[in-house]
Amino acid sequence: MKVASVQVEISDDESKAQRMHRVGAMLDELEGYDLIVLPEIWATGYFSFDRYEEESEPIDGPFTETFSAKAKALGAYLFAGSFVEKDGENLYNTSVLFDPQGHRIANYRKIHLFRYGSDEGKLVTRGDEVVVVETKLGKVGLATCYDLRFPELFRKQVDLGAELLLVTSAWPHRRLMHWNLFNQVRALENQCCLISSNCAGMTRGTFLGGHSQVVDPWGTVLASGGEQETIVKTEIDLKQIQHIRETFPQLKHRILT
Ligand SMILES: O=C(O)CCC(=O)C(=O)O
Repeated sequence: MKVASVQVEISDDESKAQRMHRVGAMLDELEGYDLIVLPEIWATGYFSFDRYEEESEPIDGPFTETFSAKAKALGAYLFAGSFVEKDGENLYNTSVLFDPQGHRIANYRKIHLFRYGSDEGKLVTRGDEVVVVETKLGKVGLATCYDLRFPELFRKQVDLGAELLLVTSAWPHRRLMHWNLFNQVRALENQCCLISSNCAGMTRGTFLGGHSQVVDPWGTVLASGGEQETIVKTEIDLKQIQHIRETFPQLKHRILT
């Protein structure tokens, strides 16, 4: 199964429309891929909190329409990352997954909002639903950035059957070591494949970490981006998950469930 993680550079001189257009063109080179993953609030820019209200959209707005059409055109599962969703009076950090026919098959509202040097906790309402969705590729769990620090979220996803963990992020470079560790450990401890997409570039005084990655259920990093905008491409074998779970049945040996 061919997978790609699109590591988008965020700069302050690019508008949402420009970035959506540019990233749309990057996706056009991914014909033949089965699953494509994008980062967190990449169109507005995660750290552009002053733009959240004005650039927020309903769940069936232009952002999801654009990437539903893109998934259909590519014939791929597309985890379009997150955007600022408006529902009533509330804003959410909402990520969306489309199937190869362009249907939105899941949306996940970030549960653990980031409050350290970030206005997210003041502006955004937290989600309250753990999301795992059945796909032709396997059962997929969705998570967003700071969620990576909370192992219980991923364990709940595994309890719901997750085999493939998708993580959309805007993780700063200054905590890159944590990012790298969490990517490997969440895959390893849950015996899942994990695909993350992080933003790159310098925005609002924060240098974003890049290093989007694909990690197998043994904890091996199969592919990783560097610090620049790039597309991380590799292949994964979901049969390996069942094999590892059967031959090294750590998940069956849990006592404190
Ligand atoms: O946990 C971290 O260090 C970064 C989290 C973050 O940037 C986010 O949740 O957007």
